[in-house]
Amino acid sequence: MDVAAPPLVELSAVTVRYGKFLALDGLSLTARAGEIYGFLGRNGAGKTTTMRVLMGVLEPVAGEIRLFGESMKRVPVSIKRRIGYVSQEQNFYPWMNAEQLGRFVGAFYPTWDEAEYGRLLQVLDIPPRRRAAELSGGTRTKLGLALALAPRPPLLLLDEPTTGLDPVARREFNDLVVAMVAERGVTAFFSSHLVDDVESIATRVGIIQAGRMRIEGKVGELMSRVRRVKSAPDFALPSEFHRVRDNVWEAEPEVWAAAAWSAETVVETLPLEEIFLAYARTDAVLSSAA
Ligand SMILES: Nc1ncnc2c1ncn2[C@@H]1O[C@H](COP(=O)(O)OP(=O)(O)OP(=O)(O)O)[C@@H](O)[C@H]1O
Repeated sequence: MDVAAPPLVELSAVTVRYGKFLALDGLSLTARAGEIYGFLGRNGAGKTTTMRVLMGVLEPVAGEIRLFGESMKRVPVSIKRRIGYVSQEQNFYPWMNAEQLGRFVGAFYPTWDEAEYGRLLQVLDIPPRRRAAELSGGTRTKLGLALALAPRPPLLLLDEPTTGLDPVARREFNDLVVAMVAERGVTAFFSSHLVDDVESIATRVGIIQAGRMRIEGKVGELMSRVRRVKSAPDFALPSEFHRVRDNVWEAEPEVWAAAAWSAETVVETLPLEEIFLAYARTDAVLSSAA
């Protein structure tokens, strides 16, 4: 991934409330052009709320949204037209089949590509003449992806799309997203709590917990910043290290490299799953250790 690629999706200190409940608490994130950004968080962390902000359904009470380099308070329809969105649940008119849905949805998009839609139905193995009500949940999700991609959007927002898919459909779905990014330079921003999915296709990852970004970077960067330190029970590290929880600590790679460890101390790198668990658990210790 070219580090110089321009940011396409940027949130700075975005705050969203549902009544008194703080759903996004000063959330910041950056996804650059051409990235597959894996937005990881457990149930209730704020992933769908973030998607709603990016789709203009919600206006934050504070913070800044920048999409395609433009700053906005709330995402307007003109920008939404440049976004392909697949939500957790597909709400199609149940009596329409995929062909009819294509004509219906296509009418809203000047950039709709009918030939591409036909190709996507084939690639994703979606029957064109079966009513949406008769399709399985997984096929409906794949249909949602075909409808989202046919207008050839530069940005794809996928809200936990693969949760209900079987392993084959999940692979088809993920492969298509990867192909769209590689072949067309699409940027994909997808939320998930499935660490495997994120690890296998994301070029960068952000972990959200309780409406805040806890850590963001390439998977390899996260692994070089977050490690487990096994030592005496009362062991504490200097202030350049930040305790994530228990014996999991975060620091810049240079800080890890420069540290001198006692003979009984064991420092381990962690798989993404463990890094996610360390940040995502609500009782995480988030202050730096003295
Ligand atoms: N309309 C609403 N009114 C009040 N609270 C809400 C509303 N929608 C979401 N919430 C709360 O906001 C928090 C974030 O919800 P959100 O749906 O964004 O989480 P999520 O990360 O997408 O979770 P999941 O993985 O379960 O879909 C949750 O605590 C949720 O209960």
